[in-house]
Amino acid sequence: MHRNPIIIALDFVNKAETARFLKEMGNEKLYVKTGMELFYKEGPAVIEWLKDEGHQVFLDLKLHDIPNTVNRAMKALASLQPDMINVHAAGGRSMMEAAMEGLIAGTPAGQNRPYLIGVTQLTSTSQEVMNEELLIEGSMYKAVHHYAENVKQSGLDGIVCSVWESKQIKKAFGPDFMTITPGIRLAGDAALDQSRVATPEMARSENSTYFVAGRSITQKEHPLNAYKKMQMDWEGVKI
Ligand SMILES: O=C(O)c1cc(=O)[nH]c(=O)n1[C@@H]1O[C@H](COP(=O)(O)O)[C@@H](O)[C@H]1O
Repeated sequence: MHRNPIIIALDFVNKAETARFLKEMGNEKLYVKTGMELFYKEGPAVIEWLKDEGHQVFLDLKLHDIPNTVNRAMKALASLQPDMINVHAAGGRSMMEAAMEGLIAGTPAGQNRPYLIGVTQLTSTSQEVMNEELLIEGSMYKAVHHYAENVKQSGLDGIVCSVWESKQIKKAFGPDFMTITPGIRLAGDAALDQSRVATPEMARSENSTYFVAGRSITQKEHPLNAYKKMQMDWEGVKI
């Protein structure tokens, strides 16, 4: 299987740092993620630039507000034509439905609507923190499943969760319901602020649709090598 499952998190301070990184990645056409750090600094032009360079773009702003605000924000963001965009599922079903309506309304005629994904429990959240600090009872899987149910009922395309919930989610909601799994590390790399981490190989065996990798690639001296290692690990090639 040779589809590209890797979304690279471009968590850089500005466009110049991002351009430097992309140059080191050679001429690879990538699936990249623009999060709050880069988008808030550089604005919508950064999406246009990345798309012009031939990359696919996941715009990760994790919208979470009242339905009307999210609807109108989504409408504005849809005009940038990212390939994927997300909201926090914790905003509830009305908010997610409003997000989808905004996305559809804002997508230029004749263009594909971006995939809309609901974030369930952040991969930095441990079960202990979820239970004791956030006061969400039960297992991590139970919470992710419950949020996923709301996401699916709201007509979204899938969820962000960790690798460790992915297989069961696919079993419960069907193979077309996307699981996007951050918290990916090459064996031996530090988890840093993430709690629910896994390797690319585990992401594949747990049926992640896409996995998100940031620092395990971007902070390496040779990021292209790390990216290729991740691809090989996912394909089961022993490295
Ligand atoms: O929506 C996301 O992309 C996301 C959700 C989540 O639960 N956990 C998570 O880490 N992310 C993002 O995925 C990336 C992970 O980065 P690294 O920990 O450096 O690999 C960051 O850009 C996060 O914003």
